[in-house]
Amino acid sequence: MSDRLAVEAKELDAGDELADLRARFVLDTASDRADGVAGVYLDGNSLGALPAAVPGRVEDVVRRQWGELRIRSWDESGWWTAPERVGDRIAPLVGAATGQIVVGDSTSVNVFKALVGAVRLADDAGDARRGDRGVRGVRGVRDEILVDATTFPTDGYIAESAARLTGRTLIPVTPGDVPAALSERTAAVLLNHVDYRTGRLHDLPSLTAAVHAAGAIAVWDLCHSAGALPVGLDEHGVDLAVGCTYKYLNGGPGSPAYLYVRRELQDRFDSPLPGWNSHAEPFGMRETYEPARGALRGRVGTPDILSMLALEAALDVWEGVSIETVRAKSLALTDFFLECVAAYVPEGQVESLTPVRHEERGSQVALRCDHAGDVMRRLMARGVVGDFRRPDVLRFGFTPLYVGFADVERAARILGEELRRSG
Ligand SMILES: Cc1ncc(COP(=O)(O)O)c(C=O)c1O
Ligand SMILES: Nc1c(O)cccc1C(=O)C[C@H](N)C(=O)O
Repeated sequence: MSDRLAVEAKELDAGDELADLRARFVLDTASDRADGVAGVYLDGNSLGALPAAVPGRVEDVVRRQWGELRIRSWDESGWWTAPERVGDRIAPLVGAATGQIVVGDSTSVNVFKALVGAVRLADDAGDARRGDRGVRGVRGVRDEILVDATTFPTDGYIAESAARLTGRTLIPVTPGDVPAALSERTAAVLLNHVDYRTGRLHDLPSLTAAVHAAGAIAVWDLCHSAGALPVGLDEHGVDLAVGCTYKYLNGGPGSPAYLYVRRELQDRFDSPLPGWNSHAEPFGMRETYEPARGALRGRVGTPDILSMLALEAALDVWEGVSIETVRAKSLALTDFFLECVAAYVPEGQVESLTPVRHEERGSQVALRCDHAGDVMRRLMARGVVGDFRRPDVLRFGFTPLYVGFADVERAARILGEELRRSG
């Protein structure tokens, strides 16, 4: 072990203003493990840890709100308005003013709503530009959708279907090549803020500006950035955005995703899934659909209340926490991890796929490594939990709310030991 790095980790932990937040989570301690060494959880970029307040809240929701109040809870316990209320709790974390985010459904479903909605907005704008003389639905104007070619697969699958349904051609493009691929034919662009595999952070402000300069609609997937770094949705004029809540927002397995529709676009947002929950008068039981105003236009059917209220409780951990401080710690953690890996791992055994430049780095480090699946199994057996992405990537996610610098040093040291053993 390098004493220098272990000492440095101690000093960094002592100066960490977020260190106390770890107590807001349920995590392994040394006594939970047979080897007497506390585990290191570096998989919050897949499933965030459990906030300590969640079990009690869920118990109350189940026993009292459901068990005793039953149907009255839709009003008395605020169930009916939860999608917008919880959306407003997420809003400051992604730089959105209130009233623009609705929570519900999976990320995949929200990608569908956002992308088809984006193409319809582009159609609409085209009609307006032609003074409404254009024939709606005639192709040849904005007939292309660009999608991140390196995307997490679900976004690509949904984009392909959205393109087929709207009669557009889907063009996969790596994010850096988007400006060159944009044209007057582009209707909408779907991009990931942080790449799920490499941890690369894409330049949301400049890419959004380029999409707008081409007259197209920008849709961002924030799964791997929300809760880890500032997003600035309003500031950068993002049109639509989606994200999951089970990674850096710690909402729990299958917690509902969210949809952001910029305020100026809400009246024109035409959801492809216009369920009764987004009706202007849901209990009017009308034969014809009339969309509600505002963010709740993105709702579909009955919200998944148990998961949503678990998420609401999970968001309490953000009380008094600034996303800028989280970002600063995230970069310090990933810098320190890369430094420890360089010191502990024999030369040439791993190659970082994660950019070195802070402006291009999310909150994870991805290391290419031979036999990565086997290596990750051995790390997990020693209490270091990251994940393996085929064919050869070790992923380590750093959640600043509960990961410390000593964790980082230990994870890198154990990785070095295991690779030395196999190398
Ligand atoms: C970028 C990205 N989009 C979407 C998803 C998943 O979507 P869903 O919540 O529908 O499973 C993930 C991870 O699961 C992801 O990393
Ligand atoms: N959503 C997941 C799931 O239901 C099971 C296992 C993993 C996930 C994930 O979130 C994977 C994650 N999006 C990734 O970046 O790989």
